[in-house]
Amino acid sequence: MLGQIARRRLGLLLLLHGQQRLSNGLNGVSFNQLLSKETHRHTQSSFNTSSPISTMSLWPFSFQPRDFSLPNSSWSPEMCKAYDHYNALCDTDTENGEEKKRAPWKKLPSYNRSIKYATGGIHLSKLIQAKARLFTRNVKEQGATFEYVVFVNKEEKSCVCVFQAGRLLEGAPGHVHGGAIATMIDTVTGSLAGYLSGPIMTANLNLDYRNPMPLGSVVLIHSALDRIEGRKTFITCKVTSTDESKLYTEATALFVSISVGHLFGSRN
Ligand SMILES: CCCCCCCCCCCC(=O)SCCNC(=O)CCNC(=O)[C@H](O)C(C)(C)COP(=O)(O)OP(=O)(O)OC[C@H]1O[C@@H](n2cnc3c(N)ncnc32)[C@H](O)[C@@H]1OP(=O)(O)O
Repeated sequence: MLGQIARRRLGLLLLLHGQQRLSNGLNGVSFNQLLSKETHRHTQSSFNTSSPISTMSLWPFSFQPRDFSLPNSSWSPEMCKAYDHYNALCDTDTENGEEKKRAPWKKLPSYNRSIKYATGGIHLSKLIQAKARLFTRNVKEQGATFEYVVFVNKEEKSCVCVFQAGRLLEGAPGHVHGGAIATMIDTVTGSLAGYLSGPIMTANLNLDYRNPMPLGSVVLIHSALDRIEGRKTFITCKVTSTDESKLYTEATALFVSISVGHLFGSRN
């Protein structure tokens, strides 16, 4: 079975690269435009060609995955403002004299299943944990837990996540649970490491909580590549208020590149 899987070249690398590919067609669109499109999309069939995601020409399956990092009605004005700010920086082709210039920013889409939407991944999904869902996307009620969107800067090898912490993430009364913050840091630094290095797993995560984060806060999670040494990708991270005046958490993370077989108990 493993041999079959390997031959089919299924893997998380494709997953993450697939995420990049799918992020086309969403850039330069404001929050209100997107919310309007998103609302419209949910009133249509899953084959609706007016969806922003329908611009994916290379998508091999007939169904469309839902991107959970698009604006929804639970997003606060602060969340919408931060989203619009970074979305406006994304890589629409802009005229620059006679040349077209690509911006370095790209929005990563976010699905609630990690393997299913990889190229060919539907087969993997049937083989393992058909009911599995990505931890940060497994609560249906919008705004209750993790609302977030990740923007990658390809040139700077960094990313920014806009994160709104919902009411079900309480730890200390009125404040966000440290585990929820760690989850988001793992997710964001892991997304960047995967974007840069392909299939990875978290080997080490160090956190310093500097200030309590009020429940309902909108924060920025800034991550940047520190260095790559062989299979090891080192990422730094800071969580701040949206105006960056307040520091909530600092972190460093180490990700180790893996083969797909690693997820099936094989080290090769
Ligand atoms: C996706 C959906 C989309 C959405 C995006 C969502 C992204 C979410 C990302 C979340 C990812 C996770 O949470 S993953 C879940 C949590 N992580 C895990 O469960 C990982 C469990 N650990 C392992 O499987 C393994 O220990 C590995 C893969 C980390 C490493 O094992 P290995 O492949 O055998 O490699 P190994 O030889 O041990 O180590 C390779 C090099 O790394 C170093 N190294 C290894 N571990 C450590 C460590 N803890 N601290 C320091 N250094 C370490 C070694 O010294 C060595 O350095 P040198 O000698 O070469 O110098």
